[in-house]
Amino acid sequence: MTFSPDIKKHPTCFMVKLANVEVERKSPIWLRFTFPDEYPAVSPVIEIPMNSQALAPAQCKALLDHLQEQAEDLVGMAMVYSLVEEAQSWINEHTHLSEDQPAEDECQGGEEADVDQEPFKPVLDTKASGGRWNFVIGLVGKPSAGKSTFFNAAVGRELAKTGAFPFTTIEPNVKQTVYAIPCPCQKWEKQCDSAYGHTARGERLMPVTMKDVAGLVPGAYEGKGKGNRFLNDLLDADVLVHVVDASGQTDEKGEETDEYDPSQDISWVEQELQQWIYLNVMEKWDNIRRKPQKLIDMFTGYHATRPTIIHALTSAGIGETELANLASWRDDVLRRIVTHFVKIRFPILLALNKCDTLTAEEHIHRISRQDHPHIAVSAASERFLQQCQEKGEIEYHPGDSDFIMLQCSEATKSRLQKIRESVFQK
Ligand SMILES: Nc1nc2c(ncn2[C@@H]2O[C@H](COP(=O)(O)OP(=O)(O)OP(=O)(O)O)[C@@H](O)[C@H]2O)c(=O)[nH]1
Ligand SMILES: [Mg+2]
Repeated sequence: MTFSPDIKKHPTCFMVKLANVEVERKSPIWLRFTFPDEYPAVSPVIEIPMNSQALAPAQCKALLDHLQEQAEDLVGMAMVYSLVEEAQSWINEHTHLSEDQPAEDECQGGEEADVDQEPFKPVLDTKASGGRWNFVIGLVGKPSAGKSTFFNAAVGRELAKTGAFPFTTIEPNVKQTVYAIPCPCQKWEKQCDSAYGHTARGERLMPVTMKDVAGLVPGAYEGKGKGNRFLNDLLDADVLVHVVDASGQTDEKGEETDEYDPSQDISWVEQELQQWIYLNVMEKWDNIRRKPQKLIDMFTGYHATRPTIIHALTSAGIGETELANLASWRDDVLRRIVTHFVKIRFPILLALNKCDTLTAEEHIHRISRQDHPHIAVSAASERFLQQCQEKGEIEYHPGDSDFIMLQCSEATKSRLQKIRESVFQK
């Protein structure tokens, strides 16, 4: 779910259209969320504007009471996604008959004014997000691993500040870009009309949102480094790319060093993600103990669908009976669930960065024998090639396995030659 950058109103407020409701309605059902400054430490104000043709007054009230109760349980977390899911489930459970829907002029009350003055822009159509119109890739990793350089290479612009010192990035960098997939029209004589265009090779371009956040250090969950609060910025990521400094020349805090084994980063970054979620769940444990189903609600806060959560529970050996006995669980059960949940909800691709350095080869070789999806990259080299291409110094398209030198200075030629040898010919 994306919070529109257009939201400049204070307090922030936006509307969500509920599309995944089973009974066809005379008009869509909308929820309006208003966020006090203290959100998510307090729940948002939830309203159902324009409800006259969608739900009967008693249903509106019951749904709002239900959502308010859920919101109170989710205080402390980004909760809109969970509340939208909850609303959809509630409507599907409680409003089966089309006769439930009121006549057109029923249930207007104080809401009519809202319709007329409606100043808010809907920023989330749940049908659109269910239909996957845009994927989100989150970049994680320790400071100085090259996340922002990777981000700039992925978006093809110098948008994020980069630097050879830890915590260059504090506020997240977010930008939509495109990625290439095979297009059926590659076999046709005429190119198809793709919304985002095609690459020079005729592949179809698809939109994707990239997010670059602050560096993570071991113990971030205890507040070390910049803590792990910024992980909330990655809640809507479909996939995480863990940018690893494969040169072995920065330690776990991103400080320069001679010999560091980057494979250590792979395990502790995963543990930090698990610890982040585990502690969030533990904060709500008293509530969850009273009503075990709330454990599922908690996980929906991480933009996980119910089938994903059930999959994680089942993988951890938890069925309905075990869930009902949650009050008697030992701590390791929850940890096991969180481990499975993180693996399923946040698939991680390792980008073994700085493959252009002399020291990277050995580390990349070792990591590639482990069982992690990975790819060796040099974000800085890729960005340099893009810049040379923009200046007409080379002919190069991202994804090519080489480039053609055109007009360029001796210094540029020498750097390009190094890239050719240290990245393409390795
Ligand atoms: N040799 C080499 N250096 C790189 C590469 N990618 C990034 N760097 C350098 O690594 C340093 C850190 O890069 P950043 O992109 O700022 O790292 P970051 O992970 O965003 O760091 P924080 O914002 O501090 O978390 C910079 O000096 C980059 O030039 C690469 O592919 N090869
Ligand atoms: Mg950065």
